[in-house]
Amino acid sequence: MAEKLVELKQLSKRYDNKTVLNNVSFSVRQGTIHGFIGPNGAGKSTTLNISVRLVLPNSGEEYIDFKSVKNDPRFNERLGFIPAEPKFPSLSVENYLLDVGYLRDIPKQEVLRKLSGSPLSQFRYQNCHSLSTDPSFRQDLFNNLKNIRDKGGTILMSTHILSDLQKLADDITMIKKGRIVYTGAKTADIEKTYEDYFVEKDRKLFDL
Ligand SMILES: Nc1ncnc2c1ncn2[C@@H]1O[C@H](COP(=O)(O)OP(=O)(O)OP(=O)(O)O)[C@@H](O)[C@H]1O
Repeated sequence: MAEKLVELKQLSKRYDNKTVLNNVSFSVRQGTIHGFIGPNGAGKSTTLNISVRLVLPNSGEEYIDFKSVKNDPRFNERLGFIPAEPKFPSLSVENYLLDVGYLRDIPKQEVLRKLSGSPLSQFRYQNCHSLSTDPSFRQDLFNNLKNIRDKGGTILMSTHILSDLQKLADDITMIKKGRIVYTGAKTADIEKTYEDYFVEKDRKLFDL
């Protein structure tokens, strides 16, 4: 069993009087794809934003490699973060990567060299918004995630789509109304676990 690389411990977040995360705890093992799933408004983005410190929690801690990120200002040098909605939708993929490279002091030629050798190069002139909805990009993205995992990288992936996680994930965490309801291996009966928490079984279709 791989070591836990990222550990989120008892994260809570409130906006005004509304608690949106309630003691959220789970860990992500090194060299795995970890799926994070739950319905709209469950708290996935808030958790991921806290994990990269774009949002600060009211309480709780994050550890990377057993080190608290609060005490490690350089913790994000080993992280990449892809938000669900592109932050600069009208930029081309190439220009977006050049801008991000600039912020990280990566020379332009180095960015272009890496881009031309990557499967992303076929999308380089598309804008980020069209890319996020392109089905062939989606398949390429999934293949890339698997490659990254197979080379020892670690991925925490938030989604609403269980079938994507059934194909990709090693472990799964489920969140409902700001609380973790399941965290652990992607077992053979994971669909049933998901349905138990998220599908309203007694809703009557014709009960008008
Ligand atoms: N800045 C904010 N101010 C007030 N409420 C917020 C803020 N950000 C998020 N929320 C609320 O926190 C709750 C969790 O939102 P969050 O975006 O984390 O859920 P989510 O699971 O990512 O949803 P989705 O799948 O729709 O993106 C929601 O009720 C949302 O309205």
